[in-house]
Amino acid sequence: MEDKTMDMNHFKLQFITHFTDTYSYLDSARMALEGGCRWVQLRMKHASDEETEAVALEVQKLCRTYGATFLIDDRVELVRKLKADGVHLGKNDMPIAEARKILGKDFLIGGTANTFDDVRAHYEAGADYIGCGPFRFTTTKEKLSPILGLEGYRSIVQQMKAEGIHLPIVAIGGITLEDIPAIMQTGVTGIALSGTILRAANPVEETKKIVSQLKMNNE
Ligand SMILES: Cc1ncc(COP(=O)(O)OP(=O)(O)O)c(N)n1
Ligand SMILES: Cc1ncsc1CCOP(=O)(O)O
Ligand SMILES: [Mg+2]
Repeated sequence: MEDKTMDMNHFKLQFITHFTDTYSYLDSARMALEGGCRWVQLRMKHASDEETEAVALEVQKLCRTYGATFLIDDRVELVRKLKADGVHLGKNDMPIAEARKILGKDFLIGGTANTFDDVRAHYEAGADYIGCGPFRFTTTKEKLSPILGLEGYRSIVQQMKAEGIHLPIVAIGGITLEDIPAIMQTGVTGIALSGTILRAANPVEETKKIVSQLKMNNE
């Protein structure tokens, strides 16, 4: 994450796409970008590689226009082929160390964690950031790990400090605008979300509110 840590806000909000009947993946990403988000993950869970590639090319183009970082969920080969900015990997995906061998050091690799042991393992494997959750129940992902709540983040952040592990931690799972101050106070670096933006009456305005809330928590 070397290049963009200069802008503290760039990696404070990751928007993750999700299938809806209302918006296409591309329109969802566009709304988040228009609202000021600069970190987008294309997550197309039940799509084929071919379908994902076609959408990814469009979302990547849009992200470049906005100077945003573009990640793809799960699909290491596609990330390599398209030269996306990075990939997000969970327990059932390619191991982070293997992905690092394929992608090299110039791609971002995020790893999912539910416990401090997960965080440490990803740190040792060379992850660039952690998606840590779920904060609370969400329907956006099936087969959720145990809910962390605020106490879960406090405990993980505290254990990271104790062991000198410095890695950005992004909270995820059922996060709303109102949750942001308390979540940021636990010491995490940022948040990732989907439903709060996609279910809002006005997703662009909702994103703007989230971005300003995160900026306030910076000051
Ligand atoms: C930022 C972020 N955090 C966690 C996840 C979940 O990844 P994973 O556990 O691999 O589950 P799927 O998203 O693949 O269903 C994520 N995608 N992004
Ligand atoms: C991908 C993922 N991993 C854990 S929760 C989640 C979904 C987050 O989406 P939402 O913000 O809609 O709960
Ligand atoms: Mg995954």
